[in-house]
Amino acid sequence: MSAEAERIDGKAFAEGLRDRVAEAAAAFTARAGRQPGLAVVLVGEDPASQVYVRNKGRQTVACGMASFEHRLPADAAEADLLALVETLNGDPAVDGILVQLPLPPQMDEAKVIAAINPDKDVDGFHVVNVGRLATGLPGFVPCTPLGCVMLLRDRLGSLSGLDAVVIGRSNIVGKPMAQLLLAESCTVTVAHSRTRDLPEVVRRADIVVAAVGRPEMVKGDWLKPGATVIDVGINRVPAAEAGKTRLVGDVDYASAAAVAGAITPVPGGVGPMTIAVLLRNTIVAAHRNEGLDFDESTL
Ligand SMILES: Nc1nc(=O)c2c([nH]1)NC[C@@H]1CN(c3ccc(C(=O)N[C@@H](CCC(=O)O)C(=O)O)cc3)C=[N+]21
Repeated sequence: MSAEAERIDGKAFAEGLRDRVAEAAAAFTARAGRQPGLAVVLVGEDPASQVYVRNKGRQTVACGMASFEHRLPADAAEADLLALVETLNGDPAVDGILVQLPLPPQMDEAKVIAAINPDKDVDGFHVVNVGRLATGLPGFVPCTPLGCVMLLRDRLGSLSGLDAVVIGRSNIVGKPMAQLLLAESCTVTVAHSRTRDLPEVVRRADIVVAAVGRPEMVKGDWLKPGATVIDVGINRVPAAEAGKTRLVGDVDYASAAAVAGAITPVPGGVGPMTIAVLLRNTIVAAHRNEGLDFDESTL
């Protein structure tokens, strides 16, 4: 039927969001007499995590905010991390705290997240923020799903009444994504590994959000023609050239782009939005923590 889907440029959208964050950071600094501050904690030496943490620090500084990086050895005790989180909770220069996940096996992630002051929890992972999202109270929303909704609203305007299928039910993406789409008045289906006839479920959707972690699982013939497809997957797979790898999403881009109306690429889609939204959440945290009024909808 129609031509190739529109490619949703998350990288360009993220750059625009970071520009607005930088403007808001400068205005905050003038009013509060200090920069907004983000603390990132990395436990261990996982190379991919190190790259993400370095990128976060670089972008934080580029936006005119203060970046505090803390590294603990892979064999650190849980008590050491909890003590660090306590220090950051009490530090007035720190507006946002991110503890990079996953944590090593000797640490209980739920316990560590529970130790973060919910008003500094810019990841939106604390149960208080999960509850706020579920009940419609102001709080912090996980960065990846919020970035997905920003891309959807930019492309579609109102999402009201649209059929949305979220594939994946993780606490970090699938569940908060479903909550956000519900708040946008979509009719939401959450599909997962036990869902019967997944292609048939996906075929009903005006909006498909794929967050399962299975490389190129969603095929073009699963899609309703014209659907908007958001690919949250970041999977490293062997490349054609021996010894090399490449990044692919959870959606088979080539076949999906022939049927969809619009689709996010991997890389360059949802990934860059995640970090930009983290900086956005930190600006919001800074204003709330200082008791300064701020129109969050301008970000
Ligand atoms: N507490 C916590 N919060 C997180 O938000 C968090 C975390 N832990 N642990 C790890 C994951 C992963 N994550 C990504 C951020 C940016 C890209 C990103 O920018 N991706 C680029 C490509 C990157 C590449 O080339 O490897 C893209 O998709 O275009 C990807 C993944 C945040 N995470």
